[in-house]
Amino acid sequence: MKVLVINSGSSSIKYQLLNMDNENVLAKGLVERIGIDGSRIVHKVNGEKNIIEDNIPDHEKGLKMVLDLLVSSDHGVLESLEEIDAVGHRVVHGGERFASSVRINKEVLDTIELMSFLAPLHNPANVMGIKASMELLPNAEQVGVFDTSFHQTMPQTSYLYAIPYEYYEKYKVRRYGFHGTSHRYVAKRTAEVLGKKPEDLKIITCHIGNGASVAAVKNGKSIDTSMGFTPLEGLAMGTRSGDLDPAIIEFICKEENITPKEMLNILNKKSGMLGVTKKYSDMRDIEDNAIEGEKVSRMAFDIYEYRIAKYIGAYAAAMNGVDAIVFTAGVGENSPIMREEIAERYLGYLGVKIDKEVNDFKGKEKIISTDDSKVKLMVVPTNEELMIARDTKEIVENNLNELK
Ligand SMILES: Nc1ncnc2c1ncn2[C@@H]1O[C@H](COP(=O)(O)OP(=O)(O)O)[C@@H](O)[C@H]1O
Ligand SMILES: CC(=O)OP(=O)(O)O
Ligand SMILES: [Mg+2]
Repeated sequence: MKVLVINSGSSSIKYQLLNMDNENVLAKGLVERIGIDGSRIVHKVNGEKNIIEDNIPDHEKGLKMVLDLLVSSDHGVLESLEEIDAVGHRVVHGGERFASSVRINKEVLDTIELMSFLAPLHNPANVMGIKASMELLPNAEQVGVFDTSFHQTMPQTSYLYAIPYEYYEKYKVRRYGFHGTSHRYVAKRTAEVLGKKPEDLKIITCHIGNGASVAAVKNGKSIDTSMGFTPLEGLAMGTRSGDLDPAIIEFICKEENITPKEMLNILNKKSGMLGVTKKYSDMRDIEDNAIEGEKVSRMAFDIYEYRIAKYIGAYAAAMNGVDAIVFTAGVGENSPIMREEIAERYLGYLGVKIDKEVNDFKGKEKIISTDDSKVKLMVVPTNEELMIARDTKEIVENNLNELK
């Protein structure tokens, strides 16, 4: 079975075509800068990279170009698009309606569209991707895999905010949590690497990239996570503030004469690392400049790692213990310094000991703690696309509407 995985962002589409008979990746790539100058596709087949620069005004055009590439004579891997049996879509916000992956029909699509007000940066792009794919691949099955699903196991103690209960009853204001597909994959892989059953483990997964969140996974289930009602809460991120005193919003609105909507846009797009440094949102820039001694970058780096350490401490308490702490995503997989500083500065009291020599690598799956460390410290590169493809295959093969 051939499955195309689509992860539509606000200005990008990440894609992977997999042969699910052996989980081989046939082609993968990224459409970036959709709707702005310099739009292009980076398309990879057999490790060979092809860059196609073109005007890509919207997601439909982007997806159409990807499909053309998949059957093209020079970079193609398919004879015909009819070979694609199913398309798996990443959907960021599934609210309380979707506790697992689901076959997409008109009703499901309408519900995802209704959920857009909860994830304005992400859901509208996901909807665009689904619509374009339904139109361009009418014979393929469409499946939605939600960032929120894995966290639907959280108890009320974790997901209720201490605000009037009627806001939950009336408007479903609660913690949802995101990056669930990644936390689920990483926790499952951690148990496999450690040769244990997920039911016997307390794991803290740190998905730290541009968007970033930490999750507490106890006995294979998410029991708490740092993102909340929207992907704005929790860690300090590339451009997102993470936790802050809500009173700041009204204060700044009054002082700067701006609306709450404008303020939220600032908290989502102009805060975090970008806000603190005034210039960089990418941790590579911040890390390089911090190493060279630039004070503001050193401070931003410290804030990013301190917030992660605080959540690790909180979740060790939430689970009354921890067996493994795992790093993943852009920063977690590729920044040995970030991992080393978090371990050395903040995790000693838990009996965590990092092996600095072993830790000196990027992008691999490895245990990075010493043999006598009380808690395993690990790096597990995430693979959201593989999880999406597996769910898609399961739903289509077994003719299910929803995974249980
Ligand atoms: N070598 C590296 N050192 C530090 N940070 C890195 C490195 N490589 C990538 N990153 C960080 O990873 C981030 C992207 O992570 P990713 O998980 O792809 O984020 P997202 O999916 O939220 O866009 C980049 O913004 C960059 O800051
Ligand atoms: C939910 C979320 O923050 O996703 P991303 O990290 O892809 O922005
Ligand atoms: Mg991501």
